[in-house]
Amino acid sequence: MSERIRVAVLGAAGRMGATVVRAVEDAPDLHLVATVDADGDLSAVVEAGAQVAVDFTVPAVTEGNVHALVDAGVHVVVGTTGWDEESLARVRDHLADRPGVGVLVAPNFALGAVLAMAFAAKAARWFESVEVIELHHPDKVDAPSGTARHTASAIAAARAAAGLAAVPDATTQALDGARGADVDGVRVHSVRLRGLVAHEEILLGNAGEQLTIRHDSFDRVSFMPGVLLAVRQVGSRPGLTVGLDHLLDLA
Ligand SMILES: NC(=O)C1=CN([C@@H]2O[C@H](COP(=O)(O)OP(=O)(O)OC[C@H]3O[C@@H](n4cnc5c(N)ncnc54)[C@H](O)[C@@H]3O)[C@@H](O)[C@H]2O)C=CC1
Ligand SMILES: O=C(O)C1=N[C@H](C(=O)O)C[C@H](O)C1
Repeated sequence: MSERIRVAVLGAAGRMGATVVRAVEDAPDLHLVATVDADGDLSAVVEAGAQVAVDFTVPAVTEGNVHALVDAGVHVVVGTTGWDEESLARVRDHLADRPGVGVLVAPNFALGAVLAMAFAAKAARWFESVEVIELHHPDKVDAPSGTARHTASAIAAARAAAGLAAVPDATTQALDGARGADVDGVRVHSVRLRGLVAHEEILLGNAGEQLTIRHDSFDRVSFMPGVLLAVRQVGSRPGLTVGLDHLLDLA
């Protein structure tokens, strides 16, 4: 058997981090060499000789983690939310000075969620109306979800490329927030409910018809095939990759 990939997990005590730790331990081609949580030190990753670090921490620290790991020559797989065009651009610039190092940032590692985003972007040009609803567990710290932002941006780009007019909406809000957040002209609504894990609905409407695209993650194991695929491939993808769709031949 060829040598196992040495993997570190950041945010290892969290809901996702703990699930990734188990998935890496169970994968015969991967070797878990370090785990770090809030009270730990990133130097443990380098000292353990990790080749790939997986970051499921919090939006406030993830970018700093990535820059430190890139400096150390460690490839990074990032699932943490909070990334925008500016923070991604900073990582892209940094990687230009570190040839050979790869970083993959994905808003969602569930294969069905990646497909739902791709289907929504493909359908977007054919519908006058579109709204996105994301539904999550109430311990989630951010809204809207990274997945919903990514979905809405991709829909908006597809609409713009097709020359579509703005989504029709004659409503005046009597209360701020009643119509959700505006992401590039697409309304995004966030539900937080005990019992949920991670869910998204994309509603597309025309006169007399509706297309609903829905994805449900009922368990965090749903993210693991995508995370492990990224861990295995990030080392052969120098530079920045945004979205698992690039590894699934969907981009
Ligand atoms: N891309 C994807 O497929 C998915 C992304 N997520 C995202 O992953 C992130 C984590 O989600 P959860 O695991 O549910 O949150 P969580 O709150 O359960 O876990 C976060 C962990 O990070 C730790 N942490 C905080 N600061 C740290 C630091 N400086 N260094 C190392 N660890 C630190 C916390 O102590 C905690 O254990 C969120 O941004 C969430 O939106 C969640 C699920 C899937
Ligand atoms: O916090 C979560 O749970 C999730 N976060 C990601 C997001 O914000 O899109 C991915 C998934 O929705 C679960």
